[in-house]
Amino acid sequence: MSKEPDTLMLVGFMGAGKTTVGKEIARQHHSKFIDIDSEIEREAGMSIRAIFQEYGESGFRDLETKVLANVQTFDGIVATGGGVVEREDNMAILHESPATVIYLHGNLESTIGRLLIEGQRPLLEEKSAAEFFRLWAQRDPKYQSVANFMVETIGKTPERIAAEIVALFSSNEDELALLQLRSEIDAFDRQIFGVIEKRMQTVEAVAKYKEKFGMPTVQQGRMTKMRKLLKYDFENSEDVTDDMIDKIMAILTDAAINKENKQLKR
Ligand SMILES: Nc1ncnc2c1ncn2[C@@H]1O[C@H](COP(=O)(O)OP(=O)(O)O)[C@@H](O)[C@H]1O
Ligand SMILES: O=C(O)C1=C[C@@H](OP(=O)(O)O)[C@@H](O)[C@H](O)C1
Ligand SMILES: [Mg+2]
Repeated sequence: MSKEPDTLMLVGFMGAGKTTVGKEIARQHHSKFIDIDSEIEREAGMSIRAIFQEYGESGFRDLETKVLANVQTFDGIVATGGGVVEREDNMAILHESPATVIYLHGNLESTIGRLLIEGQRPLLEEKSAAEFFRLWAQRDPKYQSVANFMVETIGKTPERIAAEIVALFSSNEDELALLQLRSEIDAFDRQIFGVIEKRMQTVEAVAKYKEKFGMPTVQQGRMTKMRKLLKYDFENSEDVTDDMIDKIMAILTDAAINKENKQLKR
């Protein structure tokens, strides 16, 4: 690994717990901690809210880029702000960063819940729920692209998340390389199941047409053709075998048929 594990940088959506978990890692690991938002407030001599009011979001982002660039070799834990991925300049800094970048992943429901209780984020006041959801969807792939690791936060206390990260931090080069590869595999799994979810949503739309045209749920010809096309597409692959296609397609089509039958009350 070419990464320098002395600097850990936490990224993720606002309310993911970057500030809280960052402080907790520093406590458990006896290291230093810095929060980019607090640094911005210190340098500007005013609160984040006041900076947004006086200079707008773009004024805030200018300060954020400056501080981000300055903390790349900070000897300890750095908590970023959720909007750090908004600017291309920042993305470049994070991609090139000597720090190990960790994405604190969560879900929108729990993070919004926390933020509403706290009520400190100017962007939360400006945006509707739909806009917030869009912001989430836009930022998620950006956090993923700059992170070396993604840590799941759902259902975990800040202490537990911090302990997981400390274990990561304390690993040797080979252990870290293995953990990183596993983190990539976990990311692929999430993508696969995300696509399966979308597939099931399309199945729902298909069922409506089957009802409209009085078609049966299962058409054997279509089932055979789907597998045949996939086997043709992957005929040169050593990993995606015909047997694998048969097994996975059996699971997917069974789930689809059940869903359609339920939807069409058949
Ligand atoms: N894993 C967690 N479980 C429960 N509450 C949490 C968790 N992480 C953070 N919080 C709470 O959520 C709020 C936002 O956390 P914060 O660390 O400020 O997030 P961020 O810096 O990512 O915006 C705080 O009130 C914090 O105590
Ligand atoms: O997501 C954002 O655009 C912001 C997140 C905040 O930090 P946290 O992610 O620590 O809440 C803070 O930098 C500012 O309110 C803007
Ligand atoms: Mg924070």
